[in-house]
Amino acid sequence: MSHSPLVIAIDGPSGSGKSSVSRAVAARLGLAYLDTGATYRAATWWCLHEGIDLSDAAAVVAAVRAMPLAMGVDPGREVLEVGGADVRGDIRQTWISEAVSAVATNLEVRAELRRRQRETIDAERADGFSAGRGIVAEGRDITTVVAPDADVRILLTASEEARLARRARELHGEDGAEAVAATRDQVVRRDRDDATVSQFEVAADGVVTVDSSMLDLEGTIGAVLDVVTRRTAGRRAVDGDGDR
Ligand SMILES: Nc1ncnc2c1ncn2[C@@H]1O[C@H](COP(=O)(O)OP(=O)(O)O)[C@@H](O)[C@H]1O
Ligand SMILES: Nc1ccn([C@H]2C[C@H](O)[C@@H](COP(=O)(O)OP(=O)(O)O)O2)c(=O)n1
Repeated sequence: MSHSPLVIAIDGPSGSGKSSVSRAVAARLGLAYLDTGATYRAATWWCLHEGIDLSDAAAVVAAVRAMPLAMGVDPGREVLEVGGADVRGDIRQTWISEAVSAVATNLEVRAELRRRQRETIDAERADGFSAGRGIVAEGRDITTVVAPDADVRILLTASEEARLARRARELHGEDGAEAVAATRDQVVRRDRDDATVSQFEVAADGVVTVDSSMLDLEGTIGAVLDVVTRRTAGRRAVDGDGDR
């Protein structure tokens, strides 16, 4: 009996380690990698580039539907272009982080971006003549809405304190009180806004929680790989290579 390629879905709040851990897991398992947060960030960049007022919901939806997004799925080489412009750097700047929830809480925008995200996932899980590699997809609603049928579903969490300290180190190079305070809007307020449209604070049925608060990056990658091994053991046994 054969199976279609592995799909791993990972959700979690800001700073839980979704992007760095998912990218590493994809690279180690030879899978494709989809950062769905980058699609919301790119959509925000595009709307601002087009001069759209983000409070005009209908204009935002029209712009996102027309967005010429080109996104790669190689975990070793990020490709992210909108209308031919390389936006990898811009989308992680503070001006995008502060604005992105306004776009991501628009339900019609979510429908459009989910449609594109599912297309990417489906292309990587296609089997038969168009064999895909399998994929790790991460975000806020992958385990629950975008790919609830994924082979492995993980909620990656960490305490608010750990997440704030990580983001402060990333943005300001240190995690002293001032740096943490400057990061609070980007982590706590954004998660509060995002949680109004996605459920990523409590694991849904069948979703395994990995708490990274007390783990370093390598330890978290190992914990996620352990879940993948456990969850796919039955599938490999059916394939006849479970004990090899
Ligand atoms: N388990 C961990 N321990 C320490 N730092 C981590 C851990 N996971 C991620 N980081 C670091 O924290 C920052 C945020 O991680 P990131 O992967 O961007 O999180 P998310 O995608 O969930 O917002 C990055 O600088 C990353 O290297
Ligand atoms: N599947 C997703 C992924 C991200 N989002 C939203 C929520 C976030 O504020 C933005 C950016 O996501 P991203 O994963 O890049 O955010 P952080 O890594 O936490 O900074 O997009 C979403 O609503 N649904």
